[in-house]
Amino acid sequence: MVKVGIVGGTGYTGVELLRLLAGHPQVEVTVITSRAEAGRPVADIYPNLRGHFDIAFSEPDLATLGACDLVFFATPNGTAMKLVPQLLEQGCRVVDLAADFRLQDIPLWEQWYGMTHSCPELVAEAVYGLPELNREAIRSARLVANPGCYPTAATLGFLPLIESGLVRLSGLVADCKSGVSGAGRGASVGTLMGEVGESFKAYGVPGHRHMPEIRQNLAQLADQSIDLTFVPHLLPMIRGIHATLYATLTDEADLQSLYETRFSHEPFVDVLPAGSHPETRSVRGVNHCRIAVHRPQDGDTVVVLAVIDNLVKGAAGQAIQNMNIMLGLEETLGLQAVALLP
Ligand SMILES: NC(=O)C1=CN([C@@H]2O[C@H](COP(=O)(O)OP(=O)(O)OC[C@H]3O[C@@H](n4cnc5c(N)ncnc54)[C@H](OP(=O)(O)O)[C@@H]3O)[C@@H](O)[C@H]2O)C=CC1
Ligand SMILES: CC(=O)N[C@@H](CCC(=O)OP(=O)(O)O)C(=O)O
Repeated sequence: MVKVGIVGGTGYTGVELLRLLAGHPQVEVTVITSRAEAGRPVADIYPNLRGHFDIAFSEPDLATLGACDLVFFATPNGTAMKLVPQLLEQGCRVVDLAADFRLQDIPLWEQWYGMTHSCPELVAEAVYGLPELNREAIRSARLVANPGCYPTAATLGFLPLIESGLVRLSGLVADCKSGVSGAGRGASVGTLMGEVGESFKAYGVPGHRHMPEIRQNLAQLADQSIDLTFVPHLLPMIRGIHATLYATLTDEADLQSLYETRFSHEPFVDVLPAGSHPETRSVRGVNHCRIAVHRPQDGDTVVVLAVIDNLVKGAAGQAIQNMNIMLGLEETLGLQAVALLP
């Protein structure tokens, strides 16, 4: 069995890691941390985990974490970078669900995240953990930067169009909507039911920290800089992201077959039949990204619809997919559930 540790076990992504790892046949969670809940059994706080984990939360401690084969960080931005150098030295492999190692441009990261990076030398070594883009590099990585939720949906949706050079690299639009669990478990007025229920709004229009991450991914695909407008919205639901992506075609192509061919070997990307409209509930609780590609009225505009569960393919599920690849395990282990519908 592979020994796994989780730093930040009481947040939504930490508990989602536990839910998914409960069904993983080759992993044993040996350490799970929470400073606030240290000493309390996991199942005391999360009754859905009763009978699955006989383990208590503990304080983050380098000695116990260092004894793990792999450690997940499900912590706020700026936490992992303080412990990762020591864990790597002790021979641990690390998957960070936060953003500490996602942007290769350190000054840009410091500008968006409002702090000084404490181990910039490790950023160049870190592999951006989108398997559909970087699978080979993930296999041998010591440190994987798990992508953000919006960047996962937007990058997968745009990927075939940009990789094939079929669209203009300016004027790209990512119009994205998320459920409130994307804001984490911490209490805030903005995510109260009374604030979010029966309402709908955009936020972060002047700038959102996922903008540079999506741009970095698309520029890697295009091998040159791209121009993108990204607008996130908050939906009155708990889980799910719906990305509506727009691009302008520069060449003729069979878009349906482009998408089907590009993702034909991807276990977690499902290209829906032509004319489909994917629903967020079709991926609730599972690691899939479901995609539909449209060309309205046969014009030059391509509209791509991509849905994911922000806590699964947008966070914990993708982190486990990365772990499976890093450890040479079957990539889909622990990730074979079927979405909950309705
Ligand atoms: N929610 C989502 O859809 C997505 C989230 N992410 C990212 O995953 C990370 C976790 O998100 P989420 O689960 O929502 O977060 P939460 O804020 O809900 O949970 C944070 C967890 O981290 C622990 N923690 C906080 N500060 C520290 C610290 N200094 N040292 C050690 N542990 C700490 C907390 O426990 P305690 O304070 O008791 O130690 C808690 O268990 C974030 O970086 C988020 O951006 C990524 C993609 C999607
Ligand atoms: C709905 C909502 O608030 N979503 C979060 C993004 C989700 C996320 O956790 O992204 P990171 O992993 O990059 O932190 C936001 O807009 O800040």
